[in-house]
Amino acid sequence: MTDTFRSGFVAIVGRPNMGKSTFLNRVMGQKLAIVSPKPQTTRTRVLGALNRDNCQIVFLDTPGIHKAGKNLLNRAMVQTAMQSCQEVDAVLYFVDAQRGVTEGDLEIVQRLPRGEAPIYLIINKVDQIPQESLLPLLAKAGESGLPFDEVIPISALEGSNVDYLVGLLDAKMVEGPRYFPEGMVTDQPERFIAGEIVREKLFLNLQQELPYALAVQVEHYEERESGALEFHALIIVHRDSHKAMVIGKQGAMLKKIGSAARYELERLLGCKVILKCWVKVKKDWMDNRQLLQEFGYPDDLRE
Ligand SMILES: Nc1nc2c(ncn2[C@@H]2O[C@H](COP(=O)(O)OP(=O)(O)OP(=O)(O)O)[C@@H](O)[C@H]2O)c(=O)[nH]1
Repeated sequence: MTDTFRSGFVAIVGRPNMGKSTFLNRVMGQKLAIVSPKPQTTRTRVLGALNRDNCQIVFLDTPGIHKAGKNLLNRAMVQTAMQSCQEVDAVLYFVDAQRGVTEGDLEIVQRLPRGEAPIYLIINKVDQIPQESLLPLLAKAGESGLPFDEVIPISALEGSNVDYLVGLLDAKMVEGPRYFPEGMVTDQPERFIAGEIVREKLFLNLQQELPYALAVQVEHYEERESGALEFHALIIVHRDSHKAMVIGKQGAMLKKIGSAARYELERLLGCKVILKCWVKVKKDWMDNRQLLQEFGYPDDLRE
C-alpha cells in the first residue's frame, strides 16, 4: 500500500439513451443526473466526484451524441459532449446491448478528441439480452476495428459488473490532487439540480416531442429562516399550444409535475422545499444564444 493520492477524470459518452446517466447515479450511489426513457434527457455536463481509498475519480456524464442539425441547443449538447472528452484520463463509450456497436458509434468514436486517454467500450443493459448472446456480442465488438482498450458488459440499472469497472478505473488513476473536497460530490448548485428535477418530471409526464421543446430556468432561490429551500422555476416553451399542454386542464398537469418534483427534491436535499412553477412562451428559445449561455453552454457555440 502506498499513501500517494491518485485522481483523474473519466468522460461518460455515447449516443442518446444508452444509460450513461443511470450509470453515473449508480456509481455515485445517489441521483445526480436525471433519467428518462426518452433519448436526449441530459443536456449539459453533469459531474460526480467519487471518493475511494486514496483515490478520487471524477466522472463527467455528457449529453448523448446525435446528429445535431436541428437547432443551436442540439449542437450545443453535442459540442458539450465532445469537449468533455478533452483532457480526461479515460473515456467510457456506452452502447446498448440490444443494438451493439452501430455505424453511428464507429463514426463518433473516431471523432472523439480524447488524445491519449484509454477508451473502454461499455456494453450496457446486458440484463435485457439472453446470457448466451453476450459472448458473440463481445466478440463482434472486439472486431469493430476500433481501438477499445477493453470491452466491458454491465447493467447500470441492476449494477452488474459496475464494481469491476470502477475498480479498473481506480487502477488507472495517477498521482494527483483531490479535485473536490470529500463532502462535495458534484459541482452543480442546488438551483441547477432543482431545475433538472423539474425537467425530468416534464420528460416523464409529457407526451412525445414536447419535452424537447422546453427548458427550465430557476429564477429565484432562497433559503428560508425555517431551513426550507424555496425555488421559483420558469418552464420555457416555444409555442402557446405547448403552454396549454404543460399547464393541463385547470392546471392539473403543472400541479402534478410540481408536486412530483417537490417530493423528490425534499428527498434529495433533505429539507422542506417550496417549489413554484410558471410557464412562459419564448419563441425559438432553442436558437437563442444568450439564453443557452444562461443555461451554462459555452460562449463559443458553433453555428
Ligand atoms: N434494462 C436496463 N435499462 C437501463 C439500463 N441503464 C439505463 N436504462 C434505461 O435506459 C433509459 C435511458 O437511460 P439514461 O440513463 O437516461 O440514458 P442516457 O444515455 O443518459 O440518455 P441521454 O440523456 O439521452 O444521453 C432509462 O429508461 C433507463 O432506466 C440498464 O442497465 N438496463
